[in-house]
Amino acid sequence: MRGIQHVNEKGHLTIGGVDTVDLVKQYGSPLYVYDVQHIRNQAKAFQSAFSKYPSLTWHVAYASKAFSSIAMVQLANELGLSLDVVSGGELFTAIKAGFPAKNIQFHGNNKTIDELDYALNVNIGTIIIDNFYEIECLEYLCKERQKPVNILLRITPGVEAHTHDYIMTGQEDSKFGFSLVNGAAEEAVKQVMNSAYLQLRGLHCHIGSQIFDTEGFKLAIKNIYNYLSEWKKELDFSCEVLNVGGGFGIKYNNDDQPLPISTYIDAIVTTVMAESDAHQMPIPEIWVEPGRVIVGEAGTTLYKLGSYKTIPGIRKYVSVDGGMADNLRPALYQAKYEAVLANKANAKDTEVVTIAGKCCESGDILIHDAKIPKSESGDILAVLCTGAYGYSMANHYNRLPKPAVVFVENGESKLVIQRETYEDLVRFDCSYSQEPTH
Ligand SMILES: Cc1ncc(COP(=O)(O)O)c(C=O)c1O
Ligand SMILES: N[C@@H](CCCC[NH3+])C(=O)O
Repeated sequence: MRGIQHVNEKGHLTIGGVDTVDLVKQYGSPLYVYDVQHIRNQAKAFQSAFSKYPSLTWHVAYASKAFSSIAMVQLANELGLSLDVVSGGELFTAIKAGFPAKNIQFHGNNKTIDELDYALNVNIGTIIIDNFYEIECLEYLCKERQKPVNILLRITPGVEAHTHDYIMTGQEDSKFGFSLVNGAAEEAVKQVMNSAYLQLRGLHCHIGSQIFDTEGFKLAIKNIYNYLSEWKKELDFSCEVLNVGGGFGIKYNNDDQPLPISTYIDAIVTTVMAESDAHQMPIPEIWVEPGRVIVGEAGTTLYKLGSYKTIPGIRKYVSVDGGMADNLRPALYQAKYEAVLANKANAKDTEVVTIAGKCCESGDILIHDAKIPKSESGDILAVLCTGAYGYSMANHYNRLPKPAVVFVENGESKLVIQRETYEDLVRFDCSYSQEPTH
């Protein structure tokens, strides 16, 4: 769970110098709150880790799938990050936010022709090609325009990161990328090296998410170099850019032991340098694309407690005014979170309760066996570390409107995404009945 919690003289949890109880009064609940200083610190941690290697060219792209909004993309730009997008919608958000297209990388295992077309129209910096169909589509679109585009090839390095099955991506049996082992990656390199339009700058891999050690990164890099060395001899291919993806872990709770950002970067850089040296190749640019570690611990969700149900000898359920619609991760990955009673933040944790969401689904449990102080309806619960894949995976199940998002910093709050209304929920519905609706 994120470091020290700040509590004011009223015994209220504060974030970025702002009283969380006041935030709920002002913006309602549930409410996502981002501590902007924390985001700044994380971006700086990457930049200072890389700056230890002055001869190296590197880029840190914020993986906007973790939390995409106009304000967040603008903040990423202000912090000197590039941007990773995985859909036309994330790209549109970035362009709307004024993010420089040349610093955007476009990912995805099934980019549509329309999405590729859009990316070329805005002069995107790099397209990370995932499969042979995409090579064909992109070649066709570039030829039509008589315009080249920078590309990386996403390869699966055959490494299994020790994480949840649904969020590991670098293993052989994956929907993403070209396999090194079965020869698909080599075939892709040959195809794009023959293209007049697809300018192959290098390779990309991403071994998974919420990773707590450096072994997977090192192994992936070593595997890649074995192939790079062959391709240098056989194909005269030289890799200018090696993008090793994201996946750096964060501390959702005390079971999680992430490494300092500099430890991951040192391991990545020294392995790339050693492998380049061993295979007598120039050191490529190193790109990383963290999402979770940039915004995860910066985010907190504030809820109001509502109903209670005690089953004697079994458990006490306490329900909040949100749930799996604003945080899908516990239901999807059995993800574990911790919580603080925000309006009684100095009180002792004397109760063990199960924090339930309000969706019509027995699996809508945000936290099993949460330790919190004695609470009552109307209290405010802060669920910590919800900044990554919270709002971005929020949904309208049971027609719950999506919560608002605020940024806080230096004692000030700023609304960055408005709360949805019931009207918003039916905005795109069309009437079936002949009678006018109300
Ligand atoms: C290709 C790619 N890059 C970057 C990320 C960001 O990962 P994380 O949020 O774990 O840093 C992901 C998500 O796992 C991804 O699939
Ligand atoms: N959405 C996932 C991670 C997948 C990241 C994208 N490949 C999570 O919440 O942990």
